[in-house]
Amino acid sequence: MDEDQPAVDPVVAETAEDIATMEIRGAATIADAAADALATQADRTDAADPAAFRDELRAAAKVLYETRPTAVSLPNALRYVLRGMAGDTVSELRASTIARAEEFRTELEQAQDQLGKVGANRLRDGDVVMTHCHSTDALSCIEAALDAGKHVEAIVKETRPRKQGHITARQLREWGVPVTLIVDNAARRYLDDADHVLVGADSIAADGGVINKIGTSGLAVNARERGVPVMVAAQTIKLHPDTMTGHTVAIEMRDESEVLPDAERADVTGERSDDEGLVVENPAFDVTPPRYVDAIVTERGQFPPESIVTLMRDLFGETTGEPWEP
Ligand SMILES: O=P(O)(O)OC[C@H]1O[C@H](OP(=O)(O)O)[C@H](O)[C@@H]1O
Repeated sequence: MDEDQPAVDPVVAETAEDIATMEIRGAATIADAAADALATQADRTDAADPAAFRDELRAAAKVLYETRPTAVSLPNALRYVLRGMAGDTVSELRASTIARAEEFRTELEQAQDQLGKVGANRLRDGDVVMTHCHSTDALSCIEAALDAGKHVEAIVKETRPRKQGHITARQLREWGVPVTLIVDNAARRYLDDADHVLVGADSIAADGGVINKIGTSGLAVNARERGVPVMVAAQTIKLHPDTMTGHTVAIEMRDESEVLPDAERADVTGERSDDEGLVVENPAFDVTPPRYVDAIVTERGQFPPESIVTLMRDLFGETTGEPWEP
């Protein structure tokens, strides 16, 4: 952070650290935590005047923004809250910012419930769903199908390197859904048993491309080859406004130790522990082209990927700047 930036509340710094280390993860959960952190900053501020308050909130937004680059729900959340800052006094600004953050968090929850109902309509009684990673939006679709009395089974991909498939499997088992847990490499074999591929998204581009956990694109290509429809569950907060003006979505590269932990390094390097010829890469996300996606399910209904841009224009207008720009 710039040296002339105001200090941020320790809770904001802690939230940022938890997002960066993935203690807090998942695009919607990150957005929720970021909005809550801004509310805390507003609540605890000792800013002397409105200008100082605004500077503090913008500084807090920057600290949160700089944690992970791919999930657009984070800047979209920050922008939403900061645009609600209104008032001529610090106490008015505080109240409006806290209220705006609460509104955001309520709407986020409602959008996920609504999206779940839309997605559940695509699932028939007895369907088998293959999942990748852990997505609360995707799980909302399954939960709504269960609530509607449908029997659903799941094939859950482990999702290396962090194995978030385990979180999905645990949640599904808590709901009583029969789960078959598989390694990622087994996905194509098990697609023959699946009626749907159901994944979430970290960002959706204006051309309908879906940015989601690494491995999603390969899964989608295999699903197309096998004739299994691919459904992406993504609240509109996952729509990436900058892609309307030609920007691409940054793909986060995470630490190589997630792929090759230090304790296992010698298995690969042998005696040469400083082998510079060994490169380990760990991209967290990939882009699934729209032609491999059958439907993007949002709280505003389902869309073929090619038409998502019309929804983006409705929601965002033509363009947007950084979250802290007016
Ligand atoms: O918002 P929800 O649907 O919960 O999650 C959306 C996506 O966020 C996750 O990213 P990460 O695990 O934070 O890297 C996964 O890629 C998941 O599909």
